[in-house]
Amino acid sequence: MGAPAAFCAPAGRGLALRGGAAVASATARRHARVAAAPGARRAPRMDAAGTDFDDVARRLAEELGAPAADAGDKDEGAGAENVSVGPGNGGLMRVSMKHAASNQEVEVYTLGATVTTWKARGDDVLWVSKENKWDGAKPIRAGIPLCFPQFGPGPLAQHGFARLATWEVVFAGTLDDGSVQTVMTISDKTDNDVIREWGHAFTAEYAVTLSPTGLETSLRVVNTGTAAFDFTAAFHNYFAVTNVSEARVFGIEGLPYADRLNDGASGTEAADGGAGYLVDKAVDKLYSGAPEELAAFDFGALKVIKIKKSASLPDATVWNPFGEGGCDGGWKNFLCVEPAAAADKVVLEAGEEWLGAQLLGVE
Ligand SMILES: O=P(O)(O)OC[C@H]1O[C@@H](O)[C@H](O)[C@@H](O)[C@@H]1O
Repeated sequence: MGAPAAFCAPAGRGLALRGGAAVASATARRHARVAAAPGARRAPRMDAAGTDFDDVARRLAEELGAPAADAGDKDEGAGAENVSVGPGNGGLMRVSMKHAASNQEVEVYTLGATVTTWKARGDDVLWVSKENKWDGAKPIRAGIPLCFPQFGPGPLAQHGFARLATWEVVFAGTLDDGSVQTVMTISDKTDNDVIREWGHAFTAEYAVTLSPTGLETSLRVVNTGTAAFDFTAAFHNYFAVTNVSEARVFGIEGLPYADRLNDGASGTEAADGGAGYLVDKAVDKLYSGAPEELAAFDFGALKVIKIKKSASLPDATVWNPFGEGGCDGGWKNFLCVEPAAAADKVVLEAGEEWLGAQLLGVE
């Protein structure tokens, strides 16, 4: 899989929340789908369960007939029963989507465009902190906080403004292939102090899509100004695990890393003999050149969470504080594996765009 160059998501039907159906369709088309990207390169020894979720799911969908939305009716609003927009926790605005054929559900808050819940086969794959106040004052610690235009500490607020800003929903509905999708956007026009502080002209679009192959999140950044800017970014996945001390990460052995718990000291991850990296102490490492596919294994639930990422996200962080100090009382029940473009800054010249995407699957 290279950078997802082909914008192959079909036009959709659903709630066009700004600018009518034309906006909705055009927006949906612009987002690449990792699942559909041609020429995917297989990473060796990544597949902890010995099967390829993506291929199996796609093949079955083809054989059994894609669980598409009602094919005949193309009116705007058809398929909207899969999607609702309204107040969630604390009255914060939320998009809720269902992909009934594959028994998946997802919720995305406009605060930070944060995916907070992804239910697959009845279980929530993502972790939600019980300490969230849902008052809009702080980023939501749950699911998939979006880190942009700064991953980690730096001149801006920790992890940038994306998770602090309120995003505008520009599409929420069912695509012609039966996938359900919401697209949210922010730009330099968005009312947010940290965005003003950054000072660059940009738009960012974030697409969240449920399909038979799983949950896809896709961030598209466009430099709409006349001068170059740079950024770092990450999908800060909080995966729910039965007990983090029995969880393992696959795909990172032998990779170079910067150890954030040790002033960014560089090292190389030890070989794990195929058993995966055991999270038995605090870890906060940024791995460079991470493979296209990673996995987290929850031994307590015998569950494999698979992550497929675009080449434009060459890095990955593994994080768990392994203790309550400075973090969250729920630390035992999450493991963060975060596709990132962070070891080197992404430089966008005037008029250029960048797209980073991940596809999550579970078995
Ligand atoms: O507490 P925050 O700002 O949400 O960040 C949580 C963690 O996020 C991780 O991505 C970082 O690698 C950690 O260093 C950081 O502590």
